[in-house]
Amino acid sequence: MTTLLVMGAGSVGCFVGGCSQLAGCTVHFVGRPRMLAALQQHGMRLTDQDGLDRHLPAAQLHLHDTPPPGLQPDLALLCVKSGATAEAAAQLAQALPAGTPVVSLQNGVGNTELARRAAPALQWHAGMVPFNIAELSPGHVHRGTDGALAVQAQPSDAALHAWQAALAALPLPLKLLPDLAPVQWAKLLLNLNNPVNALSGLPLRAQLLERGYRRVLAALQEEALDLLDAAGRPLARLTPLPPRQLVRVLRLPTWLFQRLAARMLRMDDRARSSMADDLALGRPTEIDALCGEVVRLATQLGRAAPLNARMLALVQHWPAQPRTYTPQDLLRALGTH
Ligand SMILES: NC(=O)C1=CN([C@@H]2O[C@H](COP(=O)(O)OP(=O)(O)OC[C@H]3O[C@@H](n4cnc5c(N)ncnc54)[C@H](OP(=O)(O)O)[C@@H]3O)[C@@H](O)[C@H]2O)C=CC1
Ligand SMILES: CC(C)(CO)C(=O)C(=O)O
Repeated sequence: MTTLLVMGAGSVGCFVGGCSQLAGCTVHFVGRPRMLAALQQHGMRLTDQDGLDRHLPAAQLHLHDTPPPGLQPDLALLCVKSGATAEAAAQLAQALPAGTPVVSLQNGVGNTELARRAAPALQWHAGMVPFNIAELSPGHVHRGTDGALAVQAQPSDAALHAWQAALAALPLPLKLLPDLAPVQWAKLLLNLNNPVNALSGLPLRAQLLERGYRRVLAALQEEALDLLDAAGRPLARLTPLPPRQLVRVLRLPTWLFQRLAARMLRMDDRARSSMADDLALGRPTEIDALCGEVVRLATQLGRAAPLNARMLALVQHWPAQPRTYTPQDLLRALGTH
């Protein structure tokens, strides 16, 4: 039986950790007081759009405010936002034996390396969560879209293979791949919708049904795709439509988009991007790990990424000017109208 440590009991940490516990793993959750209090009071409820509805009573949850020394888990999952990576990795390094495998289940392409630099004695693996998780009420996390988890692993990574086998019984698909970079960059392209969604103030589905917002997303993705092509970076296919075709489909009138991207729209009406939660709660966002990464790629190539740079600035300046953006506002702000 696999013992897991979840570092960062938030939306992703609770859902993936909670599902692992349902699948028979022993799971220890490390979280902040707000989340720990909610879990102590309500237990953990796990639901999804395919009918999953399970409750883990508080008495069955192992909850901690810091990684417990001496635990020796088979595997740890890093589930904090990008701005908290270095601190959380350093805390893990203090508590876990050298060589413990740790999977970063974070968005962006740079967190695994950042964590490795902060905690070089641990064995770091890049991971990717394709689906949306929202905390619908205290202790209740809900998966609102679908897809398979992916983690970079070699055949010799026994703990990851054991975890994969446990999750398969649930079923929660987990792909183990020799190189996750193409998956992470493809996910980053999709995450360029996070700021659009956050600034729209709308749930994901309602936002994607507005052509103007889709045009903003298409422009951000096209700029990133041109740079990724120039850098010769391969991209994994995470959506039924390949990335360039998706850009074209995003720009179509909504009635046609709804037909051609039906799977993309198969989501819970309440799903919102993780960045929308950050703006709503006044927390630092991951914009630098998304648009900022595109801007850095452009700089490496001696080029510019003006649209992603403007989006980066819009979100970074958010606390000073809290507001929501209509599609026209955003198109104008990015200079793409
Ligand atoms: N939510 C989603 O749908 C998806 C999210 N992701 C990615 O997964 C990662 C996690 O996102 P998400 O779950 O939404 O984030 P959340 O903010 O919901 O969860 C992270 C939790 O970790 C806590 N935390 C931060 N540092 C520590 C620490 N040192 N010790 C204990 N707890 C800590 C945070 O508390 P506090 O905020 O108080 O510091 C927060 O409660 C991000 O990179 C995100 O982009 C990927 C796919 C989907
Ligand atoms: C799954 C997705 C793309 C949902 O928006 C996400 O990664 C996020 O919210 O950060």
